Amino acid sequence: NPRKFPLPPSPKPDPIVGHALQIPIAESWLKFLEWKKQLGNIIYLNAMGQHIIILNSYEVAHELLGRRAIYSDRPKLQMASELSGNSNAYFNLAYNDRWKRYRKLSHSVMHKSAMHKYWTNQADAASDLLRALLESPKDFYSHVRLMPGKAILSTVYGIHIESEEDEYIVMAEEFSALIAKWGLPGSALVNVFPLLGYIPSWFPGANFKRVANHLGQLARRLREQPFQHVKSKITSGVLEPSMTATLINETGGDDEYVSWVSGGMYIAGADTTASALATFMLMMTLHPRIQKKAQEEIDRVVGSNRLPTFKDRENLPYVECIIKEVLRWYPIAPLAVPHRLMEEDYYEGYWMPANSTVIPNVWAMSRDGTIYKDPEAFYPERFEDKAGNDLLDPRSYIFGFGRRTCVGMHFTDDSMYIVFAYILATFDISKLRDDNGVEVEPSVTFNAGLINRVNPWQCDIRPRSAQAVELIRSDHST
Ligand code: HEM
Repeated sequence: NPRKFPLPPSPKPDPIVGHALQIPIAESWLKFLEWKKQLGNIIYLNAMGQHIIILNSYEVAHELLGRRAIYSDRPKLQMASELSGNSNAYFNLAYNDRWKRYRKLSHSVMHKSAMHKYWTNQADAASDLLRALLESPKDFYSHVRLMPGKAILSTVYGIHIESEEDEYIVMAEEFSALIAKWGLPGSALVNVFPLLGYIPSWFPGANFKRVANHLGQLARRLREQPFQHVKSKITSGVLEPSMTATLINETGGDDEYVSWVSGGMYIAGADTTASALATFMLMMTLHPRIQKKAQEEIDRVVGSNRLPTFKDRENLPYVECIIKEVLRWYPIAPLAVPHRLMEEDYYEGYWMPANSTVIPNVWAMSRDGTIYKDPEAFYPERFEDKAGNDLLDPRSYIFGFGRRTCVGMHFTDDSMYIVFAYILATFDISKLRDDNGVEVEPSVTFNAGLINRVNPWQCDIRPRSAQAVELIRSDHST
């Protein structure tokens, strides 16, 4: 610290452990938001020698993580990375040449102007969802969870999933549950004390090593099986278009890289997008006025003889507002994914030590009352008209920052649009009614973690008309 600048402000530390015991494992973003009120937008924490910097405003996160390359590395989380043999996974990679190659490969297939190539897959998965909702509306939650995985698997590998019992889905669900439980910095001691990784698996208390081993095997199968499926199709001369097939052709068979890039997509994209769809369904259950307004917009622009298409999107501004508000109201990754600062830095008179873990508090950004009036309210109108258009778009922070910004953000955005528009066009979602016809308030709980999602609730889902049923049963056109 040659300039002798102070560290950013901190809560009072405890002796020896610093702030380690003050950081809650569950919903730590709420504690960081509380500290923001006392300490400001940049907070320094020290957990047993580890520097941690929390960024509580969009402006600061955009300036540091967004614009300064030295913030683009990742801290190493032992369980999710080293111990499970997963250190080459997209999320875990350091800011190195291997990661640059991954980004280049994924950019070639995931950039905004390539998105139209995947519209059919996304619309097909959305159509399947409509049919499933028609057949068993009570199981809506599992139908909604399945849809994004379907769209991603057909796009990335050309694999078509029929049910949630499919082995890829089962493996991926187990993998996500394990990562949610063991992957966070505070959820396993080995994440904080990497040296524990050297003790043998039979040692008492070394259960984490067995979990890590299992995690590694799951990750390997999730990555290798679908990749080999594409390779065998190519070898047998079957033309089944997919992102992986394109990458194999483009690179002339750079298997090692392509399999990791493709493997990262399902893991990163299915659970996250499913969470956004569930929030949408909940908001439509709770806010009939908003649902009706969006349905009227769709009826006016699209009519009731066909389903909406991607081409209609520019004429459905209220649906667009709902997409933004769903992402803002319940941030799916409330602390995004931590970055690592590679060299010391100075900002607004503060010293930012090298090797700090830097965490953007996306939750705090979504709740910033200086930007969003009444931030706790679900109110898509805030994004309407000229003033709403100028309001900070949640997509500029929900998907992370700078060079590490989410690779799948455009894909997710399209998935959300087509599913929201399809459901609004064909179904009414409402609260259940009791025997006297009185609405029953659903019991709503949330599963807050690495990936936030609303837990299942009860609601009534019915087709809007006989014509809507016809549309659902007949083919769609994109
Ligand atoms: C609503 C859905 C999604 C959300 C909220 C989300 C959020 C995020 C966030 C916060 C990051 C970390 C960014 C950072 O470090 O600053 C990230 C990274 C990533 N996302 Fe997403 N994501 C979503 C969907 C997807 C989809 C659909 C895909 C692929 C098909 C995807 C692929 C990735 C990959 C590969 C990375 C790693 C990028 C890197 O480390 O360089 N994501 N995402």
